[in-house]
Amino acid sequence: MGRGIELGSEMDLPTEPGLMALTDADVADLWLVPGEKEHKYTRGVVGLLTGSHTYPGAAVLSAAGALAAGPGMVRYLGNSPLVVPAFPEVVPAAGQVQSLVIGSGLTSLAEARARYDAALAAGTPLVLDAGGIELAYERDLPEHVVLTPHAGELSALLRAKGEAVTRDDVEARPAWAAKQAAQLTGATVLAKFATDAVAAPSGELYAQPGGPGWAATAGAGDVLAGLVGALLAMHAHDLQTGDLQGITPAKLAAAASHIHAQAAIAAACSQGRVGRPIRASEIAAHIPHVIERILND
Ligand SMILES: NC(=O)C1=CN([C@@H]2O[C@H](COP(=O)(O)OP(=O)(O)OC[C@H]3O[C@@H](n4cnc5c(N)ncnc54)[C@H](O)[C@@H]3O)[C@@H](O)[C@H]2O)[C@@H](O)CC1
Ligand SMILES: Nc1ncnc2c1ncn2[C@@H]1O[C@H](COP(=O)(O)OP(=O)(O)O)[C@@H](O)[C@H]1O
Repeated sequence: MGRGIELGSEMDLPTEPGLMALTDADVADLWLVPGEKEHKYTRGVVGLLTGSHTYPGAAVLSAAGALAAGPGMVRYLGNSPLVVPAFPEVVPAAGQVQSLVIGSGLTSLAEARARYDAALAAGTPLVLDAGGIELAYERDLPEHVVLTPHAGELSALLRAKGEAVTRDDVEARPAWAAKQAAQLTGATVLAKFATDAVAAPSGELYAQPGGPGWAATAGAGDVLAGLVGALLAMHAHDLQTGDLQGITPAKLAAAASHIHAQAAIAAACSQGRVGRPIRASEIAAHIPHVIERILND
């Protein structure tokens, strides 16, 4: 079980009962370090239905986030021409996946819908990001679907579910908004702010202090979506059988948020003080080093 820190009013979120933040030690506890019996399929395969001809780079960034956590394989199922040239490790063919990320940079959900339906029917853990979040407007979802909205997407989701809220309301009460979205959709919600709020319909709630303001840069959310996908794939078997042993989709999403923030700090603040500007791809590049530190220190 996690050793999360209980949070109080020092957070840039209203105090909510049960609000927790995962630490390095919590992330180390949930990590599955591969042993000699593992092979690429047992370690988890992440499918990415991200990017488009309009936003080809979003797919590269989601792939960077997924690869950085070291899954057994990343399959790319979208139509960005940039992914395989950027990452020859990525397999551009459909097949078995243990998690599926839908959204970042997708311009149409028409092709995504069949894969979404199949993934829900099969109980495959899902991440819905950016435009993919609109798929959550339509039906009740299970907890192993993780939505990753920013404030604009979160307020649109709440309005689609009948809540009369504005983006300002959501920005004023991020933890409340994430909880509402989890209650109304049935999914786990990782709401992206300076401090990310992660809520499950069960009431489980995390506030993960974010990286520096330099992390608020285009594509940082795409990296995070891929990273969440990799963590879901790592634990897909237990998520699907319900044998959770304390490792819930919300805890995995909060772990991804923690790693992402730590990678942004490592990228931007290596000299301490105010730090320096960073690109989203630099956050992804620092993720393996953050994981190394978490697992070894
Ligand atoms: N390199 C790339 O190709 C990138 C592609 N991206 C993709 O580009 C597509 C469209 O992105 P857009 O930026 O146009 O659309 P967004 O949905 O990000 O933004 C639409 C509107 O929402 C509001 N908004 C955005 N972020 C907000 C925040 N954090 N808090 C409050 N309000 C916010 C703003 O008013 C904005 O005009 C998405 O599919 C996205 O995934 C982005 O991820 C950035 C990087
Ligand atoms: N002020 C901030 N300080 C630190 N991190 C931030 C801040 N604002 C946003 N973030 C982080 O930046 C990322 C932005 O994601 P998102 O809005 O989806 O951007 P994009 O769609 O361009 O990838 C999220 O991981 C979020 O937690």
